[in-house]
Amino acid sequence: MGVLLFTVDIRGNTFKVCLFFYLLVMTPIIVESKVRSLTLNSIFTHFPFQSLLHTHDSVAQRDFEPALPPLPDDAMEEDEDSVKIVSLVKTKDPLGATIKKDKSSGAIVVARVMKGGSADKSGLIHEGDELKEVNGVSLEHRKPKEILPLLACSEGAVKFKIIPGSTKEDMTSQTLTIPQLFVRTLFDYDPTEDPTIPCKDAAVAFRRGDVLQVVSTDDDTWWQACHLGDGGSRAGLIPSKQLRSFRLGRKSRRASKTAKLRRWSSEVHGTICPPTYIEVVPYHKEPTDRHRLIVLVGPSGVGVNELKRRLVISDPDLYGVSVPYTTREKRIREKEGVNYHFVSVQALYRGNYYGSNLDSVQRVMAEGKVCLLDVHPSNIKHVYTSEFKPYVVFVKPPRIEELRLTRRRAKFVCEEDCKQVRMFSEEDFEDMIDQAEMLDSQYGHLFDKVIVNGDIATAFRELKAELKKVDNLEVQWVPAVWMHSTPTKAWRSCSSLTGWI
Ligand SMILES: Nc1ncnc2c1ncn2[C@@H]1O[C@H](COP(=O)(O)OP(=O)(O)OP(=O)(O)O)[C@@H](O)[C@H]1O
Repeated sequence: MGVLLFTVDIRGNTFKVCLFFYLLVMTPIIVESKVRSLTLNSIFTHFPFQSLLHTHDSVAQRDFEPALPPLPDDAMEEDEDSVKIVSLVKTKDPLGATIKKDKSSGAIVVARVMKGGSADKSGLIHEGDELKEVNGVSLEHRKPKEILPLLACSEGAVKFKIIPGSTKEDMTSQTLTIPQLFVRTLFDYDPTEDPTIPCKDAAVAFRRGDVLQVVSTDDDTWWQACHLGDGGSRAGLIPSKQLRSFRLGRKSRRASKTAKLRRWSSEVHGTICPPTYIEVVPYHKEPTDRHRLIVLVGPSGVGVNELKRRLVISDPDLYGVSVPYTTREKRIREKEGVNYHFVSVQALYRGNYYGSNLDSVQRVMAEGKVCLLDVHPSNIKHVYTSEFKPYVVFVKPPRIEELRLTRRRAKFVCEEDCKQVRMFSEEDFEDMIDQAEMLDSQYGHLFDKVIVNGDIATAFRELKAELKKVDNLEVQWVPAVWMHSTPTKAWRSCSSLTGWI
């Protein structure tokens, strides 16, 4: 009786429980009656017991799963240890692996297995495995692109003949030890425009500012990641930090020969990382925490001061401004201590540029206010710390047609030595747009939000709503170094680059 109980428990506790109760009731009867064989016969021919046995047989034969094709006759002809026959049931999703041709041997090998894909979940296909056959078709002398149609036209089960790669065990142990790693992307990535991606369908597209969970950094060139919130889904390929940095370096060298201003340069950014990925961690804002510093940047004349002014007027108890220091001359209508503190070069910095006194920022923040700071983006690095947790808003001009319409009556206080207030000229609009493009290409990776200042009322509403959202969000993704002072182990383990914040 015990044996029967054990056998039925192959699949589903329901059968086990039914059989257990059945035997519990019937066994005393069997023992007490002297005609054991007759009783057993009646038990086994009893309808419910017959049904249970039938169910058991079905389960034991596993005929609840799609039928997999039988093993080919010649499967065992090759060295038994080195050949593996793997059958995967194909769904509407791809199998989740990429293949490549090994340059030296000409063999077709598994290049990558996507985390969470069918191949990964099966645990039967690994990176480095050599594919010999797909559905009985030999892959010898075939190119990877000829193999994809073979997979596409197969339905139900796909059968692979595989020679396992030697690195399988090492890879498994590496993958299991990767701690959780989240990054904010500092550039847009569209795999359809990347000719070097091994497989466009296996890639993940993203926009600057997206948060991704990186699930594999085993490969130096292509990492595997999925969008935040898609945790359970299949991961895809993204350019690794190393690949992106390499490309940036190349682009920068090319650009330096032509448009000097537009190249990305570590000199401009000081200690801020190159625009690849930045490791982020969740920051759980406590009600007692100070407000984050709001940094507003934009080309001259775009309306940063106008927006700041409107914010303070709208809620003077909540918003405060830090009056920046400058070494330039005072312009007409500007007041000392209101627009700027005008100081000499010797007293402040070397060179004629905007600076902001951190004490004044700290004072506004200590009053429990949201401090609005207007600086050139090259100065963001001074406040890029856990103390200030800056949230950077880029105020961008609209298209020139809208600038002409919206600034018809606006007065422009021109740069540097010009002390006159005058109407905007066509040249001012062009300069503003050019400057905005330059700021975006050099510092765009530092911007958390872009506000287009076309209609002033709309821009102001959008800005105010955004600041409110930032202030109320309970969980915010911020650079890991703000919370841990050094990058996490996960990031260090995948990063061979220096130049971190
Ligand atoms: N959306 C808008 N529509 C119409 N006028 C605007 C708009 N935004 C700003 N202005 C006007 O444009 C002029 C310049 O704006 P503002 O002084 O705020 O520029 P800014 O970005 O602070 O420039 P700077 O950094 O050189 O001081 C002001 O007269 C302002 O009122």
